[in-house]
Amino acid sequence: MTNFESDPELVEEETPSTGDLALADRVALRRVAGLSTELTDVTEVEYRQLRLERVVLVGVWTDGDSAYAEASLAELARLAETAGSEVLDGLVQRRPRPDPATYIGSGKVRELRDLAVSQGADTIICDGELSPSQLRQLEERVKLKVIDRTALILDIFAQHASSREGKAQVELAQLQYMLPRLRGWGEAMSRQAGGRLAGGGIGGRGPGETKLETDRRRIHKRIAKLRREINLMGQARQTKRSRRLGSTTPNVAIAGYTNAGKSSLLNAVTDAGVLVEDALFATLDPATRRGVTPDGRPLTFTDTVGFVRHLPHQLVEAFRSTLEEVADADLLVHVVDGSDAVPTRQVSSVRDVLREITEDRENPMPPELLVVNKIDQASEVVLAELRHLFPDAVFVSAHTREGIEDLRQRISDALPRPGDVVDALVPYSRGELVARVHEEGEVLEEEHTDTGTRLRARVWPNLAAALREFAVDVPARH
Ligand SMILES: Nc1nc2c(ncn2[C@@H]2O[C@H](COP(=O)(O)OP(=O)(O)OP(=O)(O)O)[C@@H](O)[C@H]2O)c(=O)[nH]1
Ligand SMILES: [Mg+2]
Repeated sequence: MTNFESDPELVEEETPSTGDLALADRVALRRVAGLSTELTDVTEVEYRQLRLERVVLVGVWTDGDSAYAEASLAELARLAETAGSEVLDGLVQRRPRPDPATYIGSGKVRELRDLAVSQGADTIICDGELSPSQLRQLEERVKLKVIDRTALILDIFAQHASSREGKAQVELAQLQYMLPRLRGWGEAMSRQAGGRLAGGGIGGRGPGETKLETDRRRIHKRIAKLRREINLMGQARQTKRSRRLGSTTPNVAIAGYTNAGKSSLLNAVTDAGVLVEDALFATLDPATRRGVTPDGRPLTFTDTVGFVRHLPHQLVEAFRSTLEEVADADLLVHVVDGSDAVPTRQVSSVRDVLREITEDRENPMPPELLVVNKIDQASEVVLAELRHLFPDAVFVSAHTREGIEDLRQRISDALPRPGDVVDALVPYSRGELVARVHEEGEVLEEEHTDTGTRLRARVWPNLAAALREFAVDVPARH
């Protein structure tokens, strides 16, 4: 095992002023999380008890070099801190694969327990998704609360979700995760099977089991209700989206690994005041902002939920409708943190999730523009490697604004452009058409005459059709 220290310097940096309010809300929310829900009497529920305080991390390192293993644990530490816990220590064990019974090798369990006790930890967090029985067995042997990476990420999402849809999506994911992990459920099942084999059966059923069955039924009902609600909210969003698609204003989705600087870039390219925070999963609700290209064409940007390695599949499923916004965009700006220890791993995790979301869709993914951010903080060696691997990427810093104008130009170049050039004399009574040309098209010449606005503009076909009756016959220009 190698020892690993979490660096408290990583946690607190300067807090930008944007979004302070949302941040304050979130802190308040964090304090009361887990106190009030419709399921308060489901006491065995894992996530209700996730009030992490002092934690020790443990990971199994199966492949790659030790830098990968340490980076992975460093990320787990940041996730744990994001969830509000204090990281005391971390251990990685090298093994071909996790132990089927106790995740880390059974011989190491004692070592883990000694370390946790000596540090005064109350919780162990494992860097992977453990089976319900692995969790239980490890917990029984270290005699401390054990949770896995999936539960941790679910907890963070639960703390951060603020929209009604986001909250419902997270709760659905949590309930799905929790269902097979209701405490005692495993034993109850085996007791039942064993009892039947022994010809007993009835005596094997305790009152606790009845309670579990009730809880399970209630959870199933709640899951069904949430699914219905999410479905309805998704339809409402779909309507909004098709209205947006109908407007022909191109949409750019900003996606990428959590904390890569997606919201900062959105602010840098549009001057929008979106919450930026040195915390994982600061953004959980997609926000759409208007912007303009350097040549004055309007466009919209959608900021999205950050991705993370091994994003729990329950979450991918629950957030599918939100993530699909990415797939409907005209351009996908994929932001990667150039100052990360292994940026290429961020890129492949994000692409994996995107593939998972879009694999059963008819429409292909929009073109991807890879943006390496935080170049002010990245090492020259890593940047050189990234330039070599991704020759088409744009290198920027949202902080120093280096490369931002270039990025705006590259986005502009990658977007679909209105095609037809029209020359029209629009009477002043039809001002709304002139407004639409400004909004959706590209004005080449504009002149206010006695009879109306003379416009030469590049517009989309539907607007060209609307302008046809005012078209001015001019000799074709070359
Ligand atoms: N040094 C440096 N830091 C940056 C840069 N861009 C963003 N950051 C910092 O990185 C952190 C995360 O930025 P956000 O914009 O919130 O990142 P995000 O990708 O939206 O994160 P989530 O919404 O949490 O997934 C903040 O502390 C930013 O100040 C940059 O160009 N250079
Ligand atoms: Mg963000």
